Amino acid sequence: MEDLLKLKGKNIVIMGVANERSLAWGVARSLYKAGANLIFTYRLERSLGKLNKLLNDNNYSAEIIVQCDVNSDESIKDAFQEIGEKVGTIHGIVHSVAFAHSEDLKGDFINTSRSGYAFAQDTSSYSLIAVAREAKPFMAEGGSIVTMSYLGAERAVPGYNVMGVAKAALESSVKYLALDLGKENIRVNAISAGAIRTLAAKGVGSFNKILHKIEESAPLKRNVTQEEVGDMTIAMLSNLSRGVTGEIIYVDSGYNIIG
Ligand SMILES: CCCCCCc1ccc(Oc2ccc(Oc3cccc(O)n3)cc2)c(O)c1
Repeated sequence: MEDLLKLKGKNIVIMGVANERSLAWGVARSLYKAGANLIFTYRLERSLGKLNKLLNDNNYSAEIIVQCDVNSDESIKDAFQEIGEKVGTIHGIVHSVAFAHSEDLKGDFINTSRSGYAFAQDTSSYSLIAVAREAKPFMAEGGSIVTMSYLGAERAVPGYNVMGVAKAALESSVKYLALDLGKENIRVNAISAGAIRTLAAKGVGSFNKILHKIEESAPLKRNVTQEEVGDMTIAMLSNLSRGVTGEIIYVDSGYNIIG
């Protein structure tokens, strides 16, 4: 049987599994089915606990699990040094990390604080640049970096507010990183996922209204699933997407195409 994905035995770093509903966990499940070696980073101890339970319940093994606080350059450097020492070469990275203060995710965008704006940018956007920089030395065989975005990066979605501006910066950074890293044969792309009920989604006002609107108006007349996002993410990590870089791939039932 032709191995189109060529992910067997590849070392993929997955950042951002908080629990079973995380997009990053959907990616991990798809990667496991493709025979990749899983490497995880986490921030909070409770995420490590949830991750270990998920791995045990599914009888998955990870090559290594390291702590990484993306608001700290030193933590990112230490994490990728440790990963590099353990596996030698990194073939892919899934950056599924973002955060904004809850008061900045509801109400009027004009009331966004300077510190809240900077925090959302640092965590959700700058972190991709720092991760790419610290991982690059270990990606000597080339590879693929995929981050997670949302339509609110380019449309004004009520309630998404400061995260939308952070995702706009993230999507532009994807293109500038693709330009920098293409000569190293490292590709950088984003998956723009439709609304999915994750722990993070609970922090965004008007989330429930959006879910219902998609079911009614998206071309596929349904919401997308964590598994569908996971599958397209591994396609973007795989040999199948070797000709694609600097791109935003929508996995959203086609919602973004309608006027
Ligand atoms: C009004 C928009 C409805 C669709 C939102 C879809 C979505 C859901 C979750 C997303 O990821 C996050 C990640 C962190 C985040 O910040 C949070 C999350 C929970 C609590 C909190 O204080 N901040 C907000 C959204 C995301 O980027 C996009």
